[in-house]
Amino acid sequence: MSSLSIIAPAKLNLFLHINGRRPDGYHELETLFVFLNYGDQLDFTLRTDNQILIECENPELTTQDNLIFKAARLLQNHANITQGITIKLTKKLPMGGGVGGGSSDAATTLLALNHLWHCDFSNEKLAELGLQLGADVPVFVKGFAAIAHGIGEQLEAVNLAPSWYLVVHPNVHISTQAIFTHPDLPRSTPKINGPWQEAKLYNDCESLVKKLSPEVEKTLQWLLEYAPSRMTGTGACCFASFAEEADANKALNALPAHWQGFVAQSVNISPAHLELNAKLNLL
Ligand SMILES: C[C@](O)(CO)[C@H](O)COP(=O)(O)OP(=O)(O)OC[C@H]1O[C@@H](n2ccc(N)nc2=O)[C@H](O)[C@@H]1O
Ligand SMILES: Nc1ncnc2c1ncn2[C@@H]1O[C@H](COP(=O)(O)OP(=O)(O)OP(=O)(O)O)[C@@H](O)[C@H]1O
Repeated sequence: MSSLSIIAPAKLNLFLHINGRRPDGYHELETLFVFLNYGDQLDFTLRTDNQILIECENPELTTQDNLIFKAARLLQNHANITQGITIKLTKKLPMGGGVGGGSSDAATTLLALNHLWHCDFSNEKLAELGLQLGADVPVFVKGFAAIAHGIGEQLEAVNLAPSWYLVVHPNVHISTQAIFTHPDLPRSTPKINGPWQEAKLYNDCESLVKKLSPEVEKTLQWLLEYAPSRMTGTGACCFASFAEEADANKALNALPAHWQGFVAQSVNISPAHLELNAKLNLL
């Protein structure tokens, strides 16, 4: 196999509780991750030299700062690989939107290159490597919907009924680091005691982000007219959940022109894993 095309799906944090702060600044949290069947597209082509090249319409994403580059370099060094790779990125996910685009791109890169370069590492090992790139990378590498503990890397699988989501990106960028370092962020939500389905669920970042960004507040107010809604991650994207695809699309069609949105279904298994398995079984 010399090439492979795989999706890098979005995630939503259906709730996000912050339980404390570690001495290194990272936060202890409890969050429910689910995947969406919508995401970036990554096309991998093997190279005979050892270069790692990224092609993308957005020149900002072709540099060595891209998590895709960092993931490929990490694996190449870790497994002493002499081959290189050209990766074409078709960016569909809003950047800095809380849907995990960069982390998902990194995870899909680790999963695809593990096969193309014949590294044969377990997903456990890839997740451990991925954690060096970001707290959200392990869940995309493991590929199952989960409640995360720790800084987001300890994963307990869950099985959720599928739902349709309208995800809206107000055209504002929220820095994850700015939220996690803000003095007003609530950091002392108690750990859930008992079944999570019976707990009061919310996103601890939401009220702070709404205060800092009135556009996020307006987005949530708008979505709440249609369905139960919440912010994902540290924002800025907000989502509303619908039982029927048609209702989600009806709301999307009414979306004010200055915001962007998409409709997608939630899934328990990452579409990246489903695509990879389907392609490998074909060969
Ligand atoms: C907010 C979430 O998206 C929820 O899924 C993640 O926890 C963030 O994951 P991520 O973007 O992969 O995070 P990283 O790239 O590792 O870190 C970005 C910034 O968020 C802070 N951060 C991240 C995760 C965490 N549990 N506590 C933190 O305080 C880090 O200190 C850093 O300043
Ligand atoms: N492949 C990538 N795609 C998008 N952003 C990237 C990528 N690699 C690095 N970045 C940088 O990471 C920043 C955050 O991007 P990302 O889209 O992952 O945020 P996010 O959706 O808020 O993620 P999370 O939910 O994990 O916090 C971007 O502003 C960009 O500078």
